[in-house]
Amino acid sequence: MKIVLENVVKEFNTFRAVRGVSLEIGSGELVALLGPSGSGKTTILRMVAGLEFADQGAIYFGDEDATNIPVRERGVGFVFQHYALFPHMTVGENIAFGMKVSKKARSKQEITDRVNDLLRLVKLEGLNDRFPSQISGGQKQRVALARALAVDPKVLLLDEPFGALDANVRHDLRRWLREIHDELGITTLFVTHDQEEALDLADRVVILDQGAIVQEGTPEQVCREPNSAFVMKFLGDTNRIAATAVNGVVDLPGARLTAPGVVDGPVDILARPGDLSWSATGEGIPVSVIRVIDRPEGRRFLVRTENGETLELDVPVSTRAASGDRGFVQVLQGNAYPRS
Ligand SMILES: Nc1ncnc2c1ncn2[C@@H]1O[C@H](COP(=O)(O)OP(=O)(O)OP(=O)(O)O)[C@@H](O)[C@H]1O
Repeated sequence: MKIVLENVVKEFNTFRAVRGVSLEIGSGELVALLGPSGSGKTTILRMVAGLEFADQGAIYFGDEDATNIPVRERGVGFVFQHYALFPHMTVGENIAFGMKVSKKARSKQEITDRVNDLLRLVKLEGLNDRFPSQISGGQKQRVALARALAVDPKVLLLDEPFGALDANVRHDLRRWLREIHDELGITTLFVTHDQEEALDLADRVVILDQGAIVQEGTPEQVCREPNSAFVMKFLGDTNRIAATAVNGVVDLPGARLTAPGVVDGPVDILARPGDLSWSATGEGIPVSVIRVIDRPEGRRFLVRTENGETLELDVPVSTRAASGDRGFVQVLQGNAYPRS
C-alpha cells in the first residue's frame, strides 16, 4: 500500500509543528523519519495513523484520500517506544487481542494458530503464557510487533520502538526488524532520532528539521551528498574548519579543496574524522594532541589548532601520540558551506 502526504500542515494552537510536508512512501518500502527532538516526526506519524488530523493538505492510502478516515478504519499497526502491552494479559492474549475485537470474525482455532505463527515469526515460541512483567524489554517489543501484525495491517508505523532498550539489544532488534520487513513486505514508516538506526534499517531516510523535510534519499545519498551543513552535522561526527573560498577553491595548509558553486568569501569546511589525516612531521594544520581515545573500531585523536579549534580525527591503531605532542592535520576531503 503506497502512502502519499501532500503538503501536510499541523498546528498546535498557533505553533506550526509540521510545515507543508510532501512525501511518498512506496508500497513495501521501509522509510525512516529522522530528525532532532521536536522536528515533527511523531506528529507526522500520528497523522498517518489517524490519531491526529492535518490542518491543511491530504494523506492518501493507495488512491484513497485517507485524510479524515478514523484510526480504526485505516488498517495500520503501531509499535511505540513504551510497550503498552496489557499487563494483565499473557503474551498470547496480548497478541490475540486485536483479532478478538476486530470486525473480521475468526474462530478460536484460527486465532490460536495465528498467535503461534506470529510467536514463531518474532522468535518467541514457548513464551505464550508469560505475562509482560516476566519478559525482557526486547522481548516486549517483539510481542508488541507481533500484536501489531496480528490483524494484517496494510501499513506498519513504528515510533522509536527500540528507544528504551540498551545498545546491544537495539542492534539485534534492528537487524531482526529488517528481516521481518523483507519477509512480509509491509509498507513501514519508522520514526527515530538515532542516525545509525535510520541508516541501518531504512530503504530511504527522510530528514526533518523544525517541521519541514530538509533532505530525503537512500542512506547512500544522504551520507555521501548531504545538501546542507545541518544534514552533514546531524548524520555524524564532523569537524568545522574556518576558511575562505576563492573562485570555487579553498586553500588550507597542505591541502586544496574544490568548492564548486560556493560563493567567494568565508566558509566552514565540514569534514568527518575519517577525512583528516595525521602526521608528526610534515605539512598541514599545526595542532597539539589533547587526548587519544581507543575504541574497538579504532583510535581517535582529539587535537587543538593554534586558533583554539578542536578537531577529531581517526588514525590507524599503530599511530601513537601522547597528550601535548605536536603534529599536523591534513584535510583529505570536506564540504564547504557558507559560514553560518
Ligand atoms: N499535542 C500537542 N500540543 C502542543 N504542542 C505539541 C503537541 N504535540 C507536539 N507538539 C509540539 O510539536 C513539535 C513537534 O513534536 P513531535 O513530537 O512531532 O516531534 P518529534 O520530532 O517526534 O520529537 P521527539 O524526537 O522529541 O519525540 C514540538 O515542538 C512539540 O512540542
